Amino acid sequence: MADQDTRTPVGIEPPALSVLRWDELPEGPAVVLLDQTRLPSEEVELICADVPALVRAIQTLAVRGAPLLGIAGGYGVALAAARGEDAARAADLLEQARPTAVNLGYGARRVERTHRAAVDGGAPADVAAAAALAEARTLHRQDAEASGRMAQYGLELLAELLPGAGHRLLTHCNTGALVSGGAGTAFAVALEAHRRGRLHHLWVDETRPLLQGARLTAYEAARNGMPYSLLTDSAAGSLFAAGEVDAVLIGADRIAADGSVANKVGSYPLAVLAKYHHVPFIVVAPTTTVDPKTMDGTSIVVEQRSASEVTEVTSRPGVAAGGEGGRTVVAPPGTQAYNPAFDITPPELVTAIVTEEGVISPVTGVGLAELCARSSQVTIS
Ligand SMILES: CSC[C@H]1O[C@H](OP(=O)(O)O)[C@H](O)[C@@H]1O
Repeated sequence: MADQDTRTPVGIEPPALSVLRWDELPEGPAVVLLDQTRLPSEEVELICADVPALVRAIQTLAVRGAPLLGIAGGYGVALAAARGEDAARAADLLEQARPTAVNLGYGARRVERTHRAAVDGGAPADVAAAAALAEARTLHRQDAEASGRMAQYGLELLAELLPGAGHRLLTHCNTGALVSGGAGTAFAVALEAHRRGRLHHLWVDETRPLLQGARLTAYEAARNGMPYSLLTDSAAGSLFAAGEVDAVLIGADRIAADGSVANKVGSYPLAVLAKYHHVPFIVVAPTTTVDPKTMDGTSIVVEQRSASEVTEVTSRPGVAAGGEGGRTVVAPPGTQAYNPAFDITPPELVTAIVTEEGVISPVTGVGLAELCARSSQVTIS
């Protein structure tokens, strides 16, 4: 893929990506993933035939992105149930695989509750397992529907906030079909703008250290024939200073009750730049990413990842040190590294939060609670 031009001609819809699916294989049921550690050079499927394999896939970011982690968590519990294993234990293992994206635990717990209700109601094991799988499929479908609605709400918001018809949008990390049951979250808004002839340019932050932007967002933008440029994270400031950014669109991994937003590390600096340069900073996330039990940003657990992800560069970021894929050490042996996977943006730096239930702006806890009250999937306590 490295030397192929993967851009799809304008107006041509690319084939849908099979990012995650349930499959009944001859050797038994499995969760089948598009292995995101191998993109963009290889489109390889990873078969997870049991929960430990799925946990490893989550920890190495073969499957990643908050909404998709929720879907994977749901199918993971259904997989345990189909294998006659302890569904509650499976939900624990899946939720503990990565701590920051609330969706992972949400999806796993939601399917586990369905399974437990069936069992408590006297259903035989196969019927309870079927109920769990049906709930995972419902979660998957609801996320796809949420993605479409967020794209519409987000595009309407851009029309309200930005003059003119050609938007120059900056995005961070990857928030497209690779994190969703549908076209994604923030990226889905940019894609809809493109499809409506309203995307002048998409600025894609490479997103060190795992390069979700360079490897995954550029891959999705090319597949969709979008006008885009890749930039190093440290170049974003000069782009704002040059007046080349009309709005920032990012996803989220957990939104606290006060509107604080946990997202890929590097999001907070973009929020500060956006504030300074009077550019809208827009968060796009389904209501399943809102966590009413987390009161504010100080209560969000930020995943700390290994030093090797910073001290080495590799063709397969996220895979544990010593794994496959060429690895080049770029720091002296024994170098320690600070490697938080996420950072926290306070609500006062967020222009708006776009969800499938609508938009809140300015961002307040009350507005968030009212938005989530419309959702069948989140209960604000
Ligand atoms: C809209 S969810 C995408 C979200 O997930 C990414 O994190 P990771 O790649 O570590 O799973 C990043 O925070 C994105 O904004």
